[in-house]
Amino acid sequence: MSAPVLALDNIEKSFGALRVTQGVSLDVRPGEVHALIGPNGAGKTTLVAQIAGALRPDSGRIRFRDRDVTGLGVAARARLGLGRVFQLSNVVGTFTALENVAVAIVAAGDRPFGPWQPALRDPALGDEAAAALARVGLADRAETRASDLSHGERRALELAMSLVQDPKLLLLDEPMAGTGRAEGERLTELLLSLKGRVPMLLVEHDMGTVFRLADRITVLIYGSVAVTGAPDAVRADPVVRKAYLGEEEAV
Ligand SMILES: Nc1ncnc2c1ncn2[C@@H]1O[C@H](COP(=O)(O)OP(=O)(O)OP(=O)(O)O)[C@@H](O)[C@H]1O
Repeated sequence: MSAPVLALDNIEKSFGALRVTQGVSLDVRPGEVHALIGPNGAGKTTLVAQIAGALRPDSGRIRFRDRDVTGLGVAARARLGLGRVFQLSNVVGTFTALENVAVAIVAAGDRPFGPWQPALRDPALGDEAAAALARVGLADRAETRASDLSHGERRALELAMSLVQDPKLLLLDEPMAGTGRAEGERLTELLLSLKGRVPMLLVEHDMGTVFRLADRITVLIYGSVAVTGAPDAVRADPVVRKAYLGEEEAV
């Protein structure tokens, strides 16, 4: 089997006496959607912050694309291809959807960096940005200001902005948060369409989405990994049912 894209080895993090991450090991394989779930306060946000590089673990190692990135910060990990989407938005409300994607392309660095406005008039850049919008279903919203997009459209825009940077792993922070039923369905379909193209670590409370998208699921309880496995195995796991899924009537 090929090497994992991301591997956490025995990560520990405490806030004072509170052990929020306890010996967490998990990996994300090439092409896989790996979901991270757990009850409120289980330590998902803290773990994602450590994966993104915003928080340093007290001990343990994090490898990303065969490099030890434990000591690297957010920007260095982003440059290596770690794309975090949805919780930290780079969308500029007064720019159109197309301009936002164009800025993301320029920021990704393969073009000479200069003043935005002339750069944004480069037709090749416009074509590339339009193609990226089309891939997420926003072709007809290219000239709409980001602030006028619906919540779900904005999420799709954020995805387009991340995808143009050619991420090697997408860290998806609660994509369904705040979306209505129809929007959530469209967003799930969009993520399904990306499955296999880019590996994803999906942190999500919506169990319907998790079970539709995930190849494997890791369940975090009180900061420890309770189980990692295929969705059916996780669904059937008695510890998980008792500690977590029992709370979710839909499952
Ligand atoms: N900076 C901090 N200082 C002290 N305690 C913290 C800090 N950040 C998080 N915690 C505590 O760590 C525990 C885990 O929090 P975390 O937000 O990581 O959980 P979570 O699984 O993301 O929860 P939710 O699903 O509600 O977002 C909680 O008890 C929280 O109060």
